[in-house]
Amino acid sequence: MDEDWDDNDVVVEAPQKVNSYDNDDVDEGHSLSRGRGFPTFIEDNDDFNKVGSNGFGERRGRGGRGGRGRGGRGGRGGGRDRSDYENGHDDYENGDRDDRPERGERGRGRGRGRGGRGGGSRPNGDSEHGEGEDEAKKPPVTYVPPEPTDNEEEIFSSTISSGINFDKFDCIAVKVTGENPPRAIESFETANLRKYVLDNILKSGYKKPTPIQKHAIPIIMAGRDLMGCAQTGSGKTAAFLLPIINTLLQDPRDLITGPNGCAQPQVIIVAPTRELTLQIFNEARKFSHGSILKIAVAYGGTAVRHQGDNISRGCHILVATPGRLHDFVDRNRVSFGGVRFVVLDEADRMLDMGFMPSVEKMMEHSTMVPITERQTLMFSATFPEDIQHLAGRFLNNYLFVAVGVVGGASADVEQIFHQVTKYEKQNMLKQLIQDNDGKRILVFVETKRNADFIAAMLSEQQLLTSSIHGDRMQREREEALLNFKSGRHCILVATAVAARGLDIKNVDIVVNYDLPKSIDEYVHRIGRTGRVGNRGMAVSFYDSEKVINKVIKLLKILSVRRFSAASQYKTSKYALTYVIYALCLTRALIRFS
Ligand SMILES: Nc1ncnc2c1ncn2[C@@H]1O[C@H](COP(=O)(O)OP(=O)(O)OP(=O)(O)O)[C@@H](O)[C@H]1O
Repeated sequence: MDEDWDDNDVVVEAPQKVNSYDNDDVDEGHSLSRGRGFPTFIEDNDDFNKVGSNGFGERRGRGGRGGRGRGGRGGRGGGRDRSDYENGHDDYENGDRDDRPERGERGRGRGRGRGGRGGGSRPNGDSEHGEGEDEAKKPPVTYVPPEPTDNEEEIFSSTISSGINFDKFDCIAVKVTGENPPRAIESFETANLRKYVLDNILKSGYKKPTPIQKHAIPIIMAGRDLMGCAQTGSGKTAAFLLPIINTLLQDPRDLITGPNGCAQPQVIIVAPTRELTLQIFNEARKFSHGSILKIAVAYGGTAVRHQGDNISRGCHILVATPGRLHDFVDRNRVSFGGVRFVVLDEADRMLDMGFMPSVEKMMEHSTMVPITERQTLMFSATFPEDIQHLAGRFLNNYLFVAVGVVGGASADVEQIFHQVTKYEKQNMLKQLIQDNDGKRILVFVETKRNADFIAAMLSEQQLLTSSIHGDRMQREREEALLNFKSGRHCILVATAVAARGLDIKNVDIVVNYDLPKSIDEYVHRIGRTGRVGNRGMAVSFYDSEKVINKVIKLLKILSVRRFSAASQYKTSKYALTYVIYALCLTRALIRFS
């Protein structure tokens, strides 16, 4: 065991009742979580990093205005944070969103203010119906994604190999709150998993469960509801997929397709972005490989009919973005009458203002089975306390599992901050890329326009670069991700659309070219590197003249969080690094305050 880490045993707290939110125990369980009053950056509406328009920028600009038309009245939601609602006057200043129409559709949206009209029926703006009322007014989306592979080697190749710090996961304190939690498992072999599942775990190269898996697997297999929090890249997806798939195989129920091809999936998994939805779909296929289980996927930006036909043939597990899911539900292609499990991945995002109406619509749908007759599972690396409270109404006598500090950044990511003026940023980025030649670098920017601009700028420097954001067509988004994943392009410039959940091998460096608007997004962004015990690096640029307030808040949060997290390790190596960063920031603050 590396000496940097504490060898404290996993701590499982005595069960405590969490039925009432007045119960102090609930708060205690999340004592270092965001709900403690850590500020966020949502009130800021900086227009820093606006870039001069070029051919790229102007083209995206038209799409952006369409977005403004939709979001301006705040009726549709879909924003990442409150600023999207309060300051919805310009799509570019409001970061990125997902699960929504593509370029041509947004252009139309501008004139007629789709947001107001939509009245919340599709809160996240996914209106790729392919049929129905809007169809006459917009070009149909015809993109049919490539068929998922049946090649076993490819299916199991998605796993990131665990890194040198994998065993140190066991040293992180785990807190379990709620009534009668089952005992954590020690190994996959002793978890009473069926042979199919166990074989697929082994084929995936998993040798032992991560802490969230040790706790979540028996909890879900015991039929309990769960809210699970664990750091980025610590195996939360398998933590819910494995026990769900095991239950479906252990206690099979007939696959139901109703009249007119209305499917009744037994598991509904929703996630906030299309690419994450696709990733979870592939993970579900992986863990159920060779079994009779049918897995289907539904996400925006793709031809509706193709997905609809697949779903109509019946599926045990449906992985979907909320907008497209509701399209199918509204058209009676999907009903919730056979649901045994509902999973919200990136649950805090799914329960924020943007997605909450969709989640409510699903949970309260007339066909949805009652809360006591289904299992509801929520997972995320971040879970602000106010959102935890909101989540409670969808959960039944649930257990809360927190691995480490709720909302804490992965300890395997070295965090570096550079103070730069906006005029220096481009050169700084080019220099960083030059200095790290051949490394895979994920660059986050705040706006879609900037994503295009930076990608174009880097491409002009002969650096192979892709970009991914909400104004790109789905085909382009998937190609960009594939190019980055395969290593064909070493650099991916992305907006928030790629901040959460994406599990990409060998991301060496995450660059925050623009600081994110919230600390939670920062945690998710930097979590694209340093996964499953591998080390990673995050470099953040900040312009103290423009973002001084953000830096103050970030400093407070980082220092509190870091010192808390660092207390889990034996030596102060990491803590020291953070202190240095904190001091750098403090110096900057003193200079500019
Ligand atoms: N027990 C395990 N042993 C080895 N590798 C694992 C294990 N569990 C999961 N992994 C791998 O770890 C990687 C990260 O897993 P996953 O994407 O589920 O993380 P996560 O906790 O959901 O992260 P995020 O919060 O960023 O969504 C994946 O490549 C997955 O295959």
